[in-house]
Amino acid sequence: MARNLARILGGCGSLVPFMKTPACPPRNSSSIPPARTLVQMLFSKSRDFSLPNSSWGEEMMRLYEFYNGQSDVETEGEENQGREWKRLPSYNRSLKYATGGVYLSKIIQSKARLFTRNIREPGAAFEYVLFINKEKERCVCVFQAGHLLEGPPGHVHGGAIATMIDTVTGTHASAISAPVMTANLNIDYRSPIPLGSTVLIESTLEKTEGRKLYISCKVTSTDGSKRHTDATALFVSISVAHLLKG
Ligand SMILES: CCCCCCCCCCCCCCCC(=O)SCCNC(=O)CCNC(=O)[C@H](O)C(C)(C)COP(=O)(O)OP(=O)(O)OC[C@H]1O[C@@H](n2cnc3c(N)ncnc32)[C@H](O)[C@@H]1OP(=O)(O)O
Repeated sequence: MARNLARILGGCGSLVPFMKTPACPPRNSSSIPPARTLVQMLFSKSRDFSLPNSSWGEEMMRLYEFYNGQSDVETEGEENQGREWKRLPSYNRSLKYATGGVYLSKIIQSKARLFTRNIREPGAAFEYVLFINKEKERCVCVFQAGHLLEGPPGHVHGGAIATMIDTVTGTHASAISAPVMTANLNIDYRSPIPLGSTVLIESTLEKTEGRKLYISCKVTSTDGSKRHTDATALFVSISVAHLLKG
């Protein structure tokens, strides 16, 4: 497949107009990478930010392994292994989601990055992994809050908590009915979250009504003994044209 694509690109095939270049630029044009470079760009692996890194603490790792152990592993030809959960991969550019993780956004070299995945230092801000259950009624997120998320001294900023709630409920809604946008988000902050701690963020689909998805969410300590936050969110399914309107 890669060889075929190289041949197509080498011959100014279907992807070239997409790059806003003239229909068939000269071979030495500097505005377009050589075919081999393009093939490398297209088939190189995108970073999946939901996989463990060296900043993940013991509790984050323990919970990741717990849910991952109950999750289907995506292998070619064997999608459903009957386990309860599925880990949702996480990239730093929206277009990677739109293409299933491959690789449109490498061609459109946009500077836009997903808000929660744009800090380079591992562990400094949002470290998280999301799992969704088979029926797509529930999501669970294991979230480790880094030192750049401080609000009140030693505790996580309320805006950072809201960001994570929007991310979890929004990813949940997207998995059911992409694309969606948040129309309404209500949050009750019940007890502060210590900076550096790992918490669970769980979302539940309450109901759908036409284009509307109602999702509830709670943030708790990992043993469930402390309720940090409660939230409800409304997502509305949109057309891609809605995003282009601005
Ligand atoms: C496989 C896995 C994939 C994973 C993939 C992951 C992707 C990577 C993950 C990142 C996850 C981040 C998730 C962030 C998500 C954002 O942060 S989105 C950004 C913040 N939100 C916005 O900017 C939205 C701004 N608002 C709007 O654009 C528009 O108002 C909306 C929300 C799209 C609705 O507009 P509309 O499409 O014209 O719809 P409209 O007719 O006004 O309303 C539709 C219905 O919703 C109701 N409604 C609308 N707004 C409201 C409201 N505020 N309150 C109550 N009802 C409302 C209306 O009354 C109406 O009800 P019905 O009459 O149908 O009963």
